[in-house]
Amino acid sequence: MKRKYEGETVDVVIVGAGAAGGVLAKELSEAGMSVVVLEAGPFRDPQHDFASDELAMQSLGWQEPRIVDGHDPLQMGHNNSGWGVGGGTTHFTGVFLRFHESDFRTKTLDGVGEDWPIGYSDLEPYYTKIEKEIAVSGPKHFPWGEFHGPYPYPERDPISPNAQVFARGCEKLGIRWVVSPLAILSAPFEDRPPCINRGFCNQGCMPNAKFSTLIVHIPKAIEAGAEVLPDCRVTQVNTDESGRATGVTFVHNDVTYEQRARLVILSAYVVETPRLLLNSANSRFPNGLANSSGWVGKAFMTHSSHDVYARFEEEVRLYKGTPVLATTQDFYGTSPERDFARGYTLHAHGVRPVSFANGITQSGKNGPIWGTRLREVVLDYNYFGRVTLVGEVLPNPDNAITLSDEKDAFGMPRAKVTFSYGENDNRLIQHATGTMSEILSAAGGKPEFIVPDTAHLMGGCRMGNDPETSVVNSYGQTHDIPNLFICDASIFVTSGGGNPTNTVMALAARSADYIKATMKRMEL
Ligand SMILES: Cc1cc2nc3c(=O)[nH]c(=O)nc-3n(C[C@H](O)[C@H](O)[C@H](O)COP(=O)(O)OP(=O)(O)OC[C@H]3O[C@@H](n4cnc5c(N)ncnc54)[C@H](O)[C@@H]3O)c2cc1C
Repeated sequence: MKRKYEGETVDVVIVGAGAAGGVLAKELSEAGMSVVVLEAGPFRDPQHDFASDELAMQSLGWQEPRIVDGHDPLQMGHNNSGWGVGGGTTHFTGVFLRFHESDFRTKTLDGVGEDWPIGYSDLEPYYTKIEKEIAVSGPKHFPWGEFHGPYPYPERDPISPNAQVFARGCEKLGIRWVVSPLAILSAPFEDRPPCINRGFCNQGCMPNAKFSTLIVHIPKAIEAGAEVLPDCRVTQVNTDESGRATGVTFVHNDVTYEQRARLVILSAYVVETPRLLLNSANSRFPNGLANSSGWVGKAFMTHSSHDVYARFEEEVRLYKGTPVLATTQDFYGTSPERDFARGYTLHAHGVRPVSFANGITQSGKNGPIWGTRLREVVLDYNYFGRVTLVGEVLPNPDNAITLSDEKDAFGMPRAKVTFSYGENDNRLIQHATGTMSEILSAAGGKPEFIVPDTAHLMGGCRMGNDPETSVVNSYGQTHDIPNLFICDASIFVTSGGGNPTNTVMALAARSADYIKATMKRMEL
């Protein structure tokens, strides 16, 4: 393999070219640092490698087996982890929300979860920067949280039939709704066209109307001199006798290489980052790197993401247009009128036929729906409308990423992902699915199916001020190894009640500023 920095010690090596890795690569290389990005998956060309094909594009997700466990084992794969340059942003839905101030202080405000060591105001300039950088489209006025708009680009228009159904139901019930803020263009930007409503956002956007770091941040990083190496699986973070990180070991086409670096940043997402840290244990760090607290892998979270389907007299055609185009946060955060802490976001959420059928099979109260009954339902696909939940799940240290006894092709122990909902999480789901059914009924539909599902992963290497109960500080710098950083969704402390990627990227931009300001002081 041809390598620009073969045998050299670079300033920074970044593991994972996803949402966070892309931002860091751009920011640090534009600041003049020598940067190498190692990405396990391929470097795709949207026009050649994306297809309007639900099944084929499952390959955009991380498909290697993980062992799942717990009372509510997670379904891994396309639905929660990216694989390839761009990471999860190549096939994410593009909903682009900010967290609210209350998300950072759940313990103080509600007596649940844990407070973050930072607040909304620390991230505010970075949210603004990222939203401008990718021209987020959104409503003129966003009613919830601290940011009320305007967004850099106008809201998407027209909205899909399913979003119209959602709007109608919300209005009948007095629930506020808006056109969703999206990382999808509503007008031309840089060399990218506006969205033409093909609706294949989760299969990779061929025309480049939807943002991903594959098409926005990574090309800018390469232009600034970064080396991005695809198909390179990092298997180990290396340290020296003084306990500092020296670089990483990686495998490309069955050959093992080393990349030395002054600073190592892990941006490999919620399962693979803890897995790498645990797999890098050595005699100096027998419990894994950055794990003196024992918190590596612990308290990872997902969002509860149940779908409610209702049948309508008229056609809705859930495949039409961008999947999410209408949203409410009227149930965000804690309300004294409800029997659970924290809250949720609801989206009108389109779906393509294969996912529709797959979901419906799992929705039966008396076991899976199959055979003739499934066939009847699928024949009526065009008549269904759908609302999807993004529900806050409270952190629980028993929900953990650990190493299993099974090994993968690289000789690394496979990750074991143990997850169970808590009492509060289940109450929230109960309330939310009730609200979703009411919205669909008010719109004239007959709710027929509730499909249990989850979305997004967060936590597992949480940030905090106390090295005994957290893995990194608020900049992602590990408490134990000053030149080892973690910058991805794994540093979340709580999950919030909305989609997380704006926060992932804002945190990465904040870490990049810190690294730029302190690299010299860190004597790296
Ligand atoms: C179907 C789907 C829909 C989504 N929709 C939304 C949405 O609408 N809004 C929203 O806010 N969020 C959404 N998300 C979540 C979003 O994708 C994630 O929050 C985000 O991508 C996380 O960023 P990250 O940088 O932490 O990790 P990723 O973007 O997942 O990047 C991690 C990268 O690291 C690489 N990697 C892992 N291990 C190694 C290794 N050992 N060596 C080298 N490379 C490695 C992976 O291949 C991957 O490319 C969605 C996710 C999915 C899957």
